[in-house]
Amino acid sequence: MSTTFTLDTSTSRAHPTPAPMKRLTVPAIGQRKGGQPIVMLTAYTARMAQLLDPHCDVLLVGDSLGQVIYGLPSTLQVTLDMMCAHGAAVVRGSYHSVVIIDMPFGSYEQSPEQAFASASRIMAETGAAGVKLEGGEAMAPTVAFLAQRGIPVCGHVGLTPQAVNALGGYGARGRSAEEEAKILRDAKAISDAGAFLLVIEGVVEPIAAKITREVTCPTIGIGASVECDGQVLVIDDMLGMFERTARFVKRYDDLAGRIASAAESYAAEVRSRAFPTAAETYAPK
Ligand SMILES: Nc1nc(=O)c2c([nH]1)NC[C@@H]1CN(c3ccc(C(=O)N[C@@H](CCC(=O)O)C(=O)O)cc3)CN21
Ligand SMILES: CC(C)C(=O)C(=O)O
Ligand SMILES: [Mg+2]
Repeated sequence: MSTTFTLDTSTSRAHPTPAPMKRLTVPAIGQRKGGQPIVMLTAYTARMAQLLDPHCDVLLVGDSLGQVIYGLPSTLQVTLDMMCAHGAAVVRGSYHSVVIIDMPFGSYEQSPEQAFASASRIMAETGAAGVKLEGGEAMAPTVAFLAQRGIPVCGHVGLTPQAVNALGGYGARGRSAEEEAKILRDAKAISDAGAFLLVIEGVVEPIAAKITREVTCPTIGIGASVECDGQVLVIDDMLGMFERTARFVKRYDDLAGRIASAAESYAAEVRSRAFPTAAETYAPK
C-alpha cells in the first residue's frame, strides 16, 4: 500500500513534473448542474492520466479495464485488487481532475457494510476522491450509507454492465414504458440518497434528458443525451484502440492503426538491419 499520492518523476527526465494545478473537488463538481458541461474520460494508467488530466474535470478508473486492459470477457471478473492498483496509478498521474474509482462486481452489493469496507479500502489505498457503483432503487440505501460516512458516491443507471446477465446483453434500455418508469425511479432514488454525480448509460435519449431535468445531482451521459450535465467515454474507445465499440462511441483517433504501422515499420527495419544505426548505438570512447 502506497501513501504517496503524487507521481515520482525524480528518475524520469522525459516527463518533468507539470506546473501544479489546483485539484477540483467533489463539491465543485456537484455544483456544475446546468452549468459548464462536465468533461469525464476513463484512465487506467499513470501516463494516460497525466495526458488527459489537464483537459478533464473527472477521471474515472472504470471497471471497463477488465475488457480494455486485461482481455477479460466482461466486467464481472474484475477484482478490488485491480481497481486499487490502477486507481493509485491514476491518482499519481493526475493533479487537477477529480478521480473516481468503479467498485467492482461483488464488492458492494451484499450490504451497506460490505460496500463501506470495500470503498474505504479503495479510498485509503488510492487517494481517489470517490467511488462509483451501479444500480438503482436497491442500491439507494448503500449510496446513503457511504455518503453519510464521508465517501462521495457517483451512481450509474440504465445500461449497467455488471448486470449484463440479468439484462440479457448490452442493448439500449428504456424502450418500454415500464423500463422508462423504472430507470427514472432508479435515477431519483440514487440522487435522493446523496450521490454527487450520476452516470446514465445506454438509454433512449428522451429519458436521459428527463432524468437530467428531474434529479438534483449533475448527470453524465454515455450513449444517453447531449442534454446531460456532462459526458464520459472509455478512453481506448475514443482513441480507436478497442476493436468492438458501441454506437455511442465517437472515434477521435485511430491509434490501433497507428500502432500497427509503427510496429510494421520497426519489424521491417530490424529484418533489413536498418535499425539500429549509429544514432542509436554507443561509440567506444
Ligand atoms: N471498451 C469498453 N467500452 C465501454 O463503453 C464499456 C466497456 N468497454 N466495458 C464495460 C461496459 C460494456 N459496455 C458496452 C458494451 C457493448 C455495447 C454494445 O455493443 N452495444 C451495441 C448494442 C448491443 C445489443 O443491442 O445487444 C451497440 O450497437 O451499441 C455497449 C456497451 C459499456 N462499457
Ligand atoms: C463507461 C463508464 C461509465 C464505466 O463505468 C467504465 O468505464 O467502467
Ligand atoms: Mg464501469
